[in-house]
Amino acid sequence: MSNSTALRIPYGTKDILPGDARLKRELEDRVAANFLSWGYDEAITPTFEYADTFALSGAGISDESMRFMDRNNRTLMLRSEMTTPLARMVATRLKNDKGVKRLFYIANVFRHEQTQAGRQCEFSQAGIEMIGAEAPMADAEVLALAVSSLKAAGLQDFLISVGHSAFLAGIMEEAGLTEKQADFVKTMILSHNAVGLEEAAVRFIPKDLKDLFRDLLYLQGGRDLLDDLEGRVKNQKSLDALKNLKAIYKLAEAYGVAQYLSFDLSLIRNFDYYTGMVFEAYAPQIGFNICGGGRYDHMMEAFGDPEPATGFALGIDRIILSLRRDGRFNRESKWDIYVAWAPGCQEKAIQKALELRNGGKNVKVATNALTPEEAAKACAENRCEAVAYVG
Ligand SMILES: N[C@@H](Cc1c[nH]c[nH+]1)C(=O)O
Repeated sequence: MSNSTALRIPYGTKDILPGDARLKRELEDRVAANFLSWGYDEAITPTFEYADTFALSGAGISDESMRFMDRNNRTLMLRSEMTTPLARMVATRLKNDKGVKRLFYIANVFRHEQTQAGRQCEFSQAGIEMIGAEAPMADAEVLALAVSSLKAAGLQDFLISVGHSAFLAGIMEEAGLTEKQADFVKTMILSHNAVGLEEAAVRFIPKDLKDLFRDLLYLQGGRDLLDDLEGRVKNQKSLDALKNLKAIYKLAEAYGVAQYLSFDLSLIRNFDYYTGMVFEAYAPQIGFNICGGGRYDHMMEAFGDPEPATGFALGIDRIILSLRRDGRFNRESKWDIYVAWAPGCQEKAIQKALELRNGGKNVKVATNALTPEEAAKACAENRCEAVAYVG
């Protein structure tokens, strides 16, 4: 019995108990209503796809991927994120829709992770993808929608770091780095390893770029940072990236969300598919990002239907954890009315409950006859506000 798994749940999964599940649904409903009000339409894709689909999109197959075989020995994969399935769906099923596609999803995704609070192997994402638009107007909309969705989810206190994949790519090219050297630099950035970056600067970065690479962990700041950096790079790719960010920022100001934004030009997201602006949102209660996204202009092409695209996903479980740590996610479920009945009155009780529900009340009905005293006790046990006694 002791090593039986029958009463356990798999590593990295969790039960969401009554009460919490209700709050989670309310939160997701608010986020979904907000997506709808910005013109986004819901799409639902399979929980698993062929692993090839994730290899092709740039999301990647790695040790984190949860894979298994179908009966024909083809490798399937539990979706590790939702951008890939949506891009696959648009490229294959919405090919003839030449307009800008605005889609949203609320879905569970799966990754093998070292678990801790805020990091599980199965978690819920609410996100949007905008496919078919490349202008700064699209990226600004995505940023503004991220802000308004975080607010709709109930968060007030959060910040968004904005970077640009092409800025980093440009300076790596300008420095003439091999793929291996570029990977080394990226790993050092991701692990916040200043010593490693110093080593790179000494070993293989050209003289005029050494200081910029040494500073890679500290390229954070407000709008001024973009002007400063313009003076520090020469390659067109990075300059264009900075120009792009300035244009996006200007529109973010028009949206009234600029106060949530700061720049971090060394921001690297954990997917290879990003090509332009990238961003992550942080809340003070939790050490992981609660939202992430960016532009991915090559994924649709990989699926045979070239189109620019941008989007983001909110980490619902992390948002809930932030709210909980703030003491704002701890309500017990309650119902309005407990219908109790005296012996022989069950039909009348059923009638009463139906009427009350038609009138908009949440109602529980007793399953056996009760005295009025027993009814008061049962009402409390059932977390109902009031008794309707049918006698
Ligand atoms: N799929 C990304 C978020 C994203 C949506 N669109 C672009 N990026 C993630 O899981 O973090």
